[in-house]
Amino acid sequence: MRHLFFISRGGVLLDKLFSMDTAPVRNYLSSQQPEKVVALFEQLLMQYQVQQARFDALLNTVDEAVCMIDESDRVVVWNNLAEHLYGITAREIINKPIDQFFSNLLLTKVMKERRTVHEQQHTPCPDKHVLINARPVKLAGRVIGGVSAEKDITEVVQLNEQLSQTHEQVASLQLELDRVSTQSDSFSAIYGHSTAICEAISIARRVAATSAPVLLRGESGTGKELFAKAIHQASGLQGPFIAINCGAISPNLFESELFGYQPGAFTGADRNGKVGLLEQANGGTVLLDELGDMPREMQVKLLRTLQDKCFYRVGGGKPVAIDVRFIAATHRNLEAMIAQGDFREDLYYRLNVVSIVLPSLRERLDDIPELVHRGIKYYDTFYHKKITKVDPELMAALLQYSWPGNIRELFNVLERLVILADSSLLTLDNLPSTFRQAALAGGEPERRPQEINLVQTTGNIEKEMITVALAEAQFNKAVAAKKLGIPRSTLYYKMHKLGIECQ
Ligand SMILES: Nc1ncnc2c1ncn2[C@@H]1O[C@H](COP(=O)(O)OP(=O)(O)OP(=O)(O)O)[C@@H](O)[C@H]1O
Repeated sequence: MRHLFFISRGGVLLDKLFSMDTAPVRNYLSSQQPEKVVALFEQLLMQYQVQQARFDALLNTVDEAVCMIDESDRVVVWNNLAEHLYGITAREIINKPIDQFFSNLLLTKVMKERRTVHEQQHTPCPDKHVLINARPVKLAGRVIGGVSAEKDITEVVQLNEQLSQTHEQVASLQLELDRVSTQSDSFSAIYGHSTAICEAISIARRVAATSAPVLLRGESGTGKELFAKAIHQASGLQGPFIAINCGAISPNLFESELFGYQPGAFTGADRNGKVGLLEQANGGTVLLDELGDMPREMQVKLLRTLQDKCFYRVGGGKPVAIDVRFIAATHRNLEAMIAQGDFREDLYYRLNVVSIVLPSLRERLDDIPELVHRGIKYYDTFYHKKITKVDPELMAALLQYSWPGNIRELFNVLERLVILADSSLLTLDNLPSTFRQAALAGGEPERRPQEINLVQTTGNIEKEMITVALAEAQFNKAVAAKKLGIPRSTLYYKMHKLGIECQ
């Protein structure tokens, strides 16, 4: 019983000792028999050894290099991982001033400034990078040393350095690749990877190698002129590319613009005469843009030029031979114009040897993120901004809008967004408010249809598709049905129902 009491008194004593409250200890010891004092010290020694064993086990179990210094910066603890990390054994470093071994010391600083650091990146010597936790060791409010635990991140830091070097190399290679491929691939200026645009590019590539006329169809801003230029470039023709906007030339000037005129051909004409656009394009490509707007009397003259590969200047009696590749472009329904007598069927067949339908942005939503990023990159460089991010809400709004003006309209909106941006993040805030509301409602600004009659709209679309397929199939119903992916009987039924006549 007495013995147990003694142990418990001894436990209290130990607490007192560790708290440095030594007066009660001294009082207690001086009142005891010497053999009791000896027993007490044996017990203390035992407890010390237990603590030391636990401490050693802990030190060499943690996954960090642990170092402890005393108040005069001498190393008092140095675990196995520290030996391994720095290649310095405990025998070499213990009791030596730590600054004999390291040039850049955070631990002594932490101790002197009485602060703690948590997971700070630190470079104690030139070839080592660590994440360090460190704090002062205090006893009764006095700093008696410092302790640090360090995780080796040298490999991570080196890999990261290599990664950023590689990233830079990849970026410069990418730029070089873009430069080379822009030079070598005429179609590289056409952005987008949706199935619809890839199909259009694939047809354009194949037809570019021939001299066949091409008819490019698609809404305004879908890239008809861009395709025409790419086809010209890919064709390898040495002559120039000349675009003629058939809707922009006044009908009475059309002939002289296209074919040129002889000196003194008409009043007000240049005395020296004039070389027409067709002649200027000799050896190259002519784009007849907005073909549907060509005056009807010009259509017949153009047809003759296409057939005979020569023409007459206004007022001239001598045929001028030309070797020109013709590409026509239109957003209009030429078949309906033929039906109404506004466009010559024979010219239509001459120019429509291969037709390429360019998809609207609505039909290739997949391409919008790519176009947005490319557009922003272009305007960002042009206006010297530093846009790095697009708010997902903005992207969602751009995806929901119906883009009646297609890529031209998209690029206009992007240009505005970049100009007005006042941070590196492009947000909805910079969209015109009319657009924002319409986009979030999924329509066009101020152009949302008031009422949509589904049956009528579907009928109109079906009618247009069937008319186009028939014309492309040269009115062969079996071929047209195949193009449309429907049985011939369904085609007959729909033609009857929609009132489509066929020769
Ligand atoms: N796929 C595309 N990739 C990159 N830019 C494009 C693409 N399509 C169109 N653009 C750009 O959009 C703008 C309009 O293109 P383009 O003039 O070729 O269209 P269009 O169909 O001829 O229009 P319109 O019928 O109104 O004359 C141009 O700035 C063009 O560079």
